[in-house]
Amino acid sequence: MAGKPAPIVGVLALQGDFREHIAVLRSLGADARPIRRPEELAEVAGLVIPGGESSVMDKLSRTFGLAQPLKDAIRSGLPVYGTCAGLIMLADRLLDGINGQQTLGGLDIAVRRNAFGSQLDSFETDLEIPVLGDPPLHAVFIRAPVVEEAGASVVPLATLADGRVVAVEQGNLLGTSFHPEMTGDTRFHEHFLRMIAAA
Ligand SMILES: NC(=O)CC[C@H](N)C(=O)O
Repeated sequence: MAGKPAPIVGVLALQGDFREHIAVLRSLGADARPIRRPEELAEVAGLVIPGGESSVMDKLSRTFGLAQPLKDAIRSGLPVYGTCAGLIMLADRLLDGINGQQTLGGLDIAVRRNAFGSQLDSFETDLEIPVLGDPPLHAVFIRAPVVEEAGASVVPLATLADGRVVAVEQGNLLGTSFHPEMTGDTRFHEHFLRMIAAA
Protein backbone atom coordinates (compact mmCIF):
# COMPACT_ATOMS: atom_id res chain seq x y z
CA MET A 1 0.00 0.00 0.00
CA ALA A 2 1.34 3.44 -0.86
CA GLY A 3 2.09 5.66 2.13
CA LYS A 4 1.34 9.33 2.44
CA PRO A 5 2.75 11.20 -0.57
CA ALA A 6 5.91 13.16 0.19
CA PRO A 7 5.22 16.87 0.73
CA ILE A 8 6.08 19.14 -2.18
CA VAL A 9 8.74 21.50 -0.89
CA GLY A 10 9.76 24.35 -3.16
CA VAL A 11 13.19 25.93 -3.25
CA LEU A 12 13.29 29.44 -4.67
CA ALA A 13 15.56 29.00 -7.69
CA LEU A 14 16.10 32.52 -9.01
CA GLN A 15 19.71 32.66 -7.81
CA GLY A 16 22.03 31.17 -5.20
CA ASP A 17 22.64 27.66 -3.90
CA PHE A 18 19.18 26.21 -4.48
CA ARG A 19 20.55 22.93 -5.91
CA GLU A 20 22.18 22.03 -2.59
CA HIS A 21 18.89 22.53 -0.71
CA ILE A 22 17.01 20.43 -3.25
CA ALA A 23 19.53 17.61 -2.81
CA VAL A 24 19.25 17.68 1.02
CA LEU A 25 15.44 17.77 0.95
CA ARG A 26 15.29 14.88 -1.55
CA SER A 27 17.69 12.85 0.62
CA LEU A 28 15.13 13.27 3.43
CA GLY A 29 12.28 11.98 1.25
CA ALA A 30 10.66 15.31 0.34
CA ASP A 31 9.42 16.02 -3.19
CA ALA A 32 11.70 19.07 -3.61
CA ARG A 33 11.26 21.27 -6.67
CA PRO A 34 12.88 24.47 -7.98
CA ILE A 35 10.46 27.41 -7.97
CA ARG A 36 10.71 30.21 -10.52
CA ARG A 37 7.08 31.03 -11.34
CA PRO A 38 3.93 31.87 -9.36
CA GLU A 39 2.15 28.73 -10.70
CA GLU A 40 4.93 26.57 -9.24
CA LEU A 41 4.75 28.38 -5.89
CA ALA A 42 1.03 27.67 -5.66
CA GLU A 43 1.71 23.89 -5.45
CA VAL A 44 4.11 23.78 -2.51
CA ALA A 45 3.54 22.86 1.15
CA GLY A 46 6.68 24.71 2.20
CA LEU A 47 9.42 26.84 0.66
CA VAL A 48 13.16 27.27 1.18
CA ILE A 49 14.79 30.57 0.23
CA PRO A 50 18.48 29.74 -0.28
CA GLY A 51 21.71 31.61 0.26
CA GLY A 52 23.07 33.75 -2.52
CA GLU A 53 22.89 37.51 -2.90
CA SER A 54 19.77 39.07 -1.42
CA SER A 55 19.88 42.24 -3.54
CA VAL A 56 19.91 40.14 -6.72
CA MET A 57 17.20 37.82 -5.41
CA ASP A 58 15.11 40.88 -4.57
CA LYS A 59 15.46 42.32 -8.08
CA LEU A 60 14.79 39.01 -9.83
CA SER A 61 11.75 38.22 -7.67
CA ARG A 62 10.22 41.57 -8.62
CA THR A 63 11.17 41.23 -12.31
CA PHE A 64 9.63 37.74 -12.54
CA GLY A 65 6.42 38.74 -10.74
CA LEU A 66 7.19 36.48 -7.78
CA ALA A 67 7.64 39.07 -5.04
CA GLN A 68 3.94 39.68 -4.38
CA PRO A 69 2.92 35.98 -4.56
CA LEU A 70 5.77 35.21 -2.15
CA LYS A 71 4.62 37.92 0.27
CA ASP A 72 1.04 36.63 0.05
CA ALA A 73 2.17 33.03 0.68
CA ILE A 74 4.25 34.06 3.72
CA ARG A 75 1.34 36.02 5.18
CA SER A 76 -1.13 33.21 4.58
CA GLY A 77 0.99 30.85 6.72
CA LEU A 78 3.14 28.91 4.24
CA PRO A 79 6.12 27.45 6.12
CA VAL A 80 9.24 29.18 4.80
CA TYR A 81 12.88 28.57 5.73
CA GLY A 82 15.45 31.22 4.74
CA THR A 83 19.21 30.61 4.92
CA CYS A 84 21.63 33.56 4.82
CA ALA A 85 20.36 35.69 1.88
CA GLY A 86 17.04 33.87 2.44
CA LEU A 87 16.99 35.08 6.06
CA ILE A 88 17.52 38.61 4.76
CA MET A 89 14.58 38.18 2.37
CA LEU A 90 12.34 37.17 5.29
CA ALA A 91 13.29 40.10 7.55
CA ASP A 92 10.82 42.93 8.09
CA ARG A 93 13.68 45.40 8.52
CA LEU A 94 16.99 45.48 6.65
CA LEU A 95 20.19 47.26 7.71
CA ASP A 96 23.01 47.84 5.19
CA GLY A 97 20.97 46.87 2.15
CA ILE A 98 21.96 48.33 -1.21
CA ASN A 99 20.08 51.39 -2.42
CA GLY A 100 16.41 50.54 -2.94
CA GLN A 101 16.77 46.93 -1.75
CA GLN A 102 13.49 45.43 -0.53
CA THR A 103 12.69 42.31 1.45
CA LEU A 104 9.62 40.10 1.44
CA GLY A 105 9.28 40.40 5.21
CA GLY A 106 7.39 38.18 7.62
CA LEU A 107 9.94 37.81 10.42
CA ASP A 108 9.66 40.61 12.98
CA ILE A 109 13.41 41.20 12.99
CA ALA A 110 16.01 43.72 11.89
CA VAL A 111 18.79 41.95 10.05
CA ARG A 112 22.19 43.41 9.19
CA ARG A 113 23.63 42.32 5.84
CA ASN A 114 27.31 41.32 5.66
CA ALA A 115 27.46 41.82 9.43
CA PHE A 116 30.96 40.40 9.85
CA GLY A 117 32.57 42.87 7.46
CA SER A 118 35.33 42.27 4.97
CA GLN A 119 37.80 41.19 7.69
CA LEU A 120 35.84 38.02 8.25
CA ASP A 121 33.98 37.15 5.09
CA SER A 122 33.46 33.56 6.07
CA PHE A 123 34.07 31.35 9.07
CA GLU A 124 32.89 28.15 10.68
CA THR A 125 31.90 27.47 14.27
CA ASP A 126 29.96 24.97 16.36
CA LEU A 127 26.62 26.15 17.76
CA GLU A 128 24.55 24.78 20.62
CA ILE A 129 21.00 24.61 19.31
CA PRO A 130 18.63 23.33 22.01
CA VAL A 131 15.77 22.72 19.56
CA LEU A 132 18.01 20.30 17.61
CA GLY A 133 19.59 18.62 20.65
CA ASP A 134 23.12 17.17 20.77
CA PRO A 135 25.68 17.34 19.30
CA PRO A 136 26.36 21.05 18.56
CA LEU A 137 25.78 21.98 14.93
CA HIS A 138 28.76 22.81 12.75
CA ALA A 139 27.77 26.09 11.07
CA VAL A 140 29.26 27.70 7.95
CA PHE A 141 28.92 31.50 7.67
CA ILE A 142 29.57 33.18 4.29
CA ARG A 143 29.21 36.98 4.13
CA ALA A 144 26.50 36.32 6.66
CA PRO A 145 23.83 38.52 8.21
CA VAL A 146 22.98 38.70 11.93
CA VAL A 147 19.69 39.40 13.66
CA GLU A 148 20.10 42.71 15.48
CA GLU A 149 16.60 43.19 16.88
CA ALA A 150 13.71 40.80 17.29
CA GLY A 151 10.09 41.29 18.33
CA ALA A 152 8.50 39.43 21.23
CA SER A 153 7.07 36.66 19.05
CA VAL A 154 10.47 35.73 17.60
CA VAL A 155 12.21 32.75 19.24
CA PRO A 156 16.02 32.87 19.02
CA LEU A 157 17.32 29.35 18.25
CA ALA A 158 21.07 29.97 18.20
CA THR A 159 23.54 32.63 19.27
CA LEU A 160 27.25 33.13 18.74
CA ALA A 161 29.60 33.22 21.74
CA ASP A 162 29.28 37.03 21.75
CA GLY A 163 25.49 36.79 22.05
CA ARG A 164 24.58 37.72 18.49
CA VAL A 165 21.51 35.88 17.22
CA VAL A 166 22.05 33.73 14.12
CA ALA A 167 18.94 31.52 13.96
CA VAL A 168 15.29 32.35 14.67
CA GLU A 169 11.81 30.93 14.40
CA GLN A 170 8.50 32.77 14.40
CA GLY A 171 5.31 30.86 13.68
CA ASN A 172 5.61 29.39 10.17
CA LEU A 173 8.98 31.03 9.52
CA LEU A 174 12.50 29.74 10.17
CA GLY A 175 15.74 31.57 9.41
CA THR A 176 19.47 30.91 9.81
CA SER A 177 22.43 33.21 9.09
CA PHE A 178 24.46 30.15 8.15
CA HIS A 179 24.25 27.33 5.57
CA PRO A 180 23.12 23.91 6.87
CA GLU A 181 22.84 22.68 3.26
CA MET A 182 26.64 22.67 3.03
CA THR A 183 27.70 20.51 5.95
CA GLY A 184 25.86 17.20 5.61
CA ASP A 185 24.08 17.81 8.94
CA THR A 186 20.42 17.64 7.94
CA ARG A 187 18.84 18.52 11.30
CA PHE A 188 17.66 22.00 10.26
CA HIS A 189 15.99 20.61 7.14
CA GLU A 190 14.40 17.85 9.23
CA HIS A 191 13.16 20.49 11.67
CA PHE A 192 11.68 22.43 8.74
CA LEU A 193 9.97 19.29 7.38
CA ARG A 194 8.40 18.82 10.83
CA MET A 195 7.15 22.43 10.70
CA ILE A 196 5.56 21.64 7.31
CA ALA A 197 3.95 18.45 8.66
CA ALA A 198 2.51 20.40 11.60
CA ALA A 199 1.22 23.33 9.50
N1 LIG B 1 25.85 33.42 1.74
C1 LIG B 1 24.95 34.33 1.54
O1 LIG B 1 23.76 34.04 1.28
C2 LIG B 1 25.44 35.74 1.55
C3 LIG B 1 24.36 36.77 1.67
C4 LIG B 1 24.78 38.06 0.99
N2 LIG B 1 25.86 38.69 1.68
C5 LIG B 1 23.57 38.98 0.85
O2 LIG B 1 23.62 40.09 1.18
O3 LIG B 1 22.56 38.56 0.39
